Amino acid sequence: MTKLQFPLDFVWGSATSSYQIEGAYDEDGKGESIWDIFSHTLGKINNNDTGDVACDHYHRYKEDIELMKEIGLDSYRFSISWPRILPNGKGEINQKGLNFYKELVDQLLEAGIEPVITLYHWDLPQALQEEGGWANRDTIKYFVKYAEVLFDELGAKVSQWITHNEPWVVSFLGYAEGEHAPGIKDRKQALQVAHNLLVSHGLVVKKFRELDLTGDIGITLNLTSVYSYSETDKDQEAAQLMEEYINGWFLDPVFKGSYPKKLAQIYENQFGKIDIQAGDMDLISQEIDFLGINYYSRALINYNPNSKFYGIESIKPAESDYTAMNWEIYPDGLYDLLTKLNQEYTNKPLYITENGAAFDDQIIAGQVNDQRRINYLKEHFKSVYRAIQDGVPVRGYYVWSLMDNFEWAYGYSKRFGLIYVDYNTQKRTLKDSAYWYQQVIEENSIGI
Ligand SMILES: N#[N+]C[C@@H]1[C@@H](O)[C@H](O)[C@@H](O)[C@@H]2O[C@H]12
Repeated sequence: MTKLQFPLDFVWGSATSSYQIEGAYDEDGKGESIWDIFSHTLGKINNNDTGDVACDHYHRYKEDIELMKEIGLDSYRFSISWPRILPNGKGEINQKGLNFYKELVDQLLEAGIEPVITLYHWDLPQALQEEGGWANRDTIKYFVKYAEVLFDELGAKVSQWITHNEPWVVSFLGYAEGEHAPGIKDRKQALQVAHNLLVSHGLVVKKFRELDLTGDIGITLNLTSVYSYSETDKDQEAAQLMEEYINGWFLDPVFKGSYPKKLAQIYENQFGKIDIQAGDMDLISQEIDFLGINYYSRALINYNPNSKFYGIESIKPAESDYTAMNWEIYPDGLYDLLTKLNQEYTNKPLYITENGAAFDDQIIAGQVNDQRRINYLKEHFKSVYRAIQDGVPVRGYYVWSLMDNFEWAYGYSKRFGLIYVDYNTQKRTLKDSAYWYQQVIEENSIGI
């Protein structure tokens, strides 16, 4: 068996987010988030599931850290619930909420696991949504203040910070498609939200620098490798527009200081100008220390004049393999994405801040044989290895997810975890993939 040896300092981790695992949605002074409201609205979530209890991580974090140690994680990426820190999004700090995260960080460090904090993973305080949420530019200053509270409290112990997780999803599923909280269907408002999220990213990076903190700060974007279904001009134009929509809309402002021209013109013709203030683009594109990449699949695009979105249609090849999310399994897309990012956008370190798959895991006699997840991860690790060999500065990889959890609109119907969670008993069981990952981490290599 050939072993693909990763760099000695390569970071093997796993990721979660606050609303998806913590539960304790109304405990110890936590305020409501937009996801508490959305999940409590009948019909929004599969089976009307909510994050009220989730994986009860708020009470079981010590047990969960022991499981991270058993797997051998170098690092753990998690997000902080803004309304647990500032119940109204601004104003008085909830000390019990802050204490939870201080203890979590201390316990992780004691376990030899590097904490990576995502400041915003979608759970906006409902009180701010009632003032317009991210569509209201005032939310930006409240986000900066929230970040400053955490920098002050944890900045000396946490060396890697992520401002936003997937602002594309926040903007376009939350404010255009209405599939995510706050469930708004207004594409012009979504464009303003996208811009305000980017400005908030820039101002938090600026605050981080002003505080002269020793760590690194970056942003995590959901990125997809986009391919044209054919060589025809129409298909290639449709693919290029998809590239601007799914990747460029956030990559270009952050690394080039401007929005992708073709799509920006389409939007302006359709919706008029959004509120972009003097200095915004410079703020957004100030230097960051790394880029976080959430990669799950590719997009194979052809032109369809009947498509509801600017002639863009996604093709799903019948011969491909798919996950339980009906996402095509396409590991080469990760290699293509990493090389494209390094060639066209940045020489900064890259982290795979999320990659993983949902499969219909079954627990039988206390074991979960999730060979398909092992195969999925191995193939994507190979793509990362190839990119590193080609000189792309990929520094780490976080499997999504540490444990099965609340999968947003899908509720608990999709299992992405390395750890199986029985939601009736909260019993955790390491899946075969967790034991396989344990060996990968121990050997810092994959066998092929
Ligand atoms: N869906 N799906 C799985 C996973 C989701 O659970 C994460 O919260 C997001 O950051 C990203 O969408 C990816």
